[in-house]
Amino acid sequence: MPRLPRPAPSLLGVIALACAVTTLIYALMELPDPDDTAWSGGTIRVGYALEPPYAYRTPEGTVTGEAPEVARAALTRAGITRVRWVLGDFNALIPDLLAGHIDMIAAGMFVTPDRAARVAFSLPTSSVGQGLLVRRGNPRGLHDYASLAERNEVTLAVLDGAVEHRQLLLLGMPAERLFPVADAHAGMTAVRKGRVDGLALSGPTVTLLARQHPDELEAARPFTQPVIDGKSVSGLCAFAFRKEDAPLVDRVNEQLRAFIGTPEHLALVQPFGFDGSTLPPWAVPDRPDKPAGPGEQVGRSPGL
Ligand SMILES: CC1=N[C@H](C(=O)O)[C@@H](O)CN1
Repeated sequence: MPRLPRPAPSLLGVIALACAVTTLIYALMELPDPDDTAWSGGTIRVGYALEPPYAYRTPEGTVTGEAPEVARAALTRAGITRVRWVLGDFNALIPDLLAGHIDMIAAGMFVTPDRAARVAFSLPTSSVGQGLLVRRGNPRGLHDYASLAERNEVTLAVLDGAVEHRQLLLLGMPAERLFPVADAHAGMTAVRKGRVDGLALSGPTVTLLARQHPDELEAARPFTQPVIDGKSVSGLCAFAFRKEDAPLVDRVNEQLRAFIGTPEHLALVQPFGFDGSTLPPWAVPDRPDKPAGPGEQVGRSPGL
């Protein structure tokens, strides 16, 4: 019987087969598909910690707060619309990022030299101060961090992994009088129940917690912002990425540069208590020392 000639494989068929085989190999090896990167149309995994007003979940399950909303706006403008929100403890966010469990942190994390040695920060998205949550009436008369080293009777809760812990240690407060908690809510509860005298945390969080429990709690007023080595340690909040993901950082920064400080941005963050006074210095219009380019990524928290 005469043999039929074999049909020549079409070029398209060969390409399709090669793609299918590659996808199968990646799936079998559990390697990330090179086309599924955050900045080329895949899903970006964004880590956050529960700390209103920076980040929290609504009763309906939507992740919101100043940091997720600004992140969402910047990512959407960058063409990255598929976001998976990943909840973590504040202290675990950087390890989770470095371990590849998440691709970005949106938690109001302050830029500090220590952190900047490990991760790549975006342009800062806000600038905030510190605070102290105390029981109503401020029975211990707490008005700063600096004097607490001498006050042997005073104990404070601090968020595990947050800058306030380190600041207080640098200001001489003994570790035995500082009680790390996993999240802001646990710190607030410790103050309410009288287990500690105060919760040292960033200003917006303290203000919100005090507002939510006006009968029991208040934000210490007046409050003197901490100064370490002669420098203010107010916080510049930014998004964090793996250092090797510089193209993603550039892409987000490009959008932040055009967005932060616009009326649209201010309207977006206003419900969370942020406004023109919490803009990062680089975004303040007509500031004489406003940097010309994308460079300003160094925080103002010396040695932290
Ligand atoms: C949102 C936040 N930022 C600071 C930090 O980055 O350590 C701390 O104040 C803890 N909470």
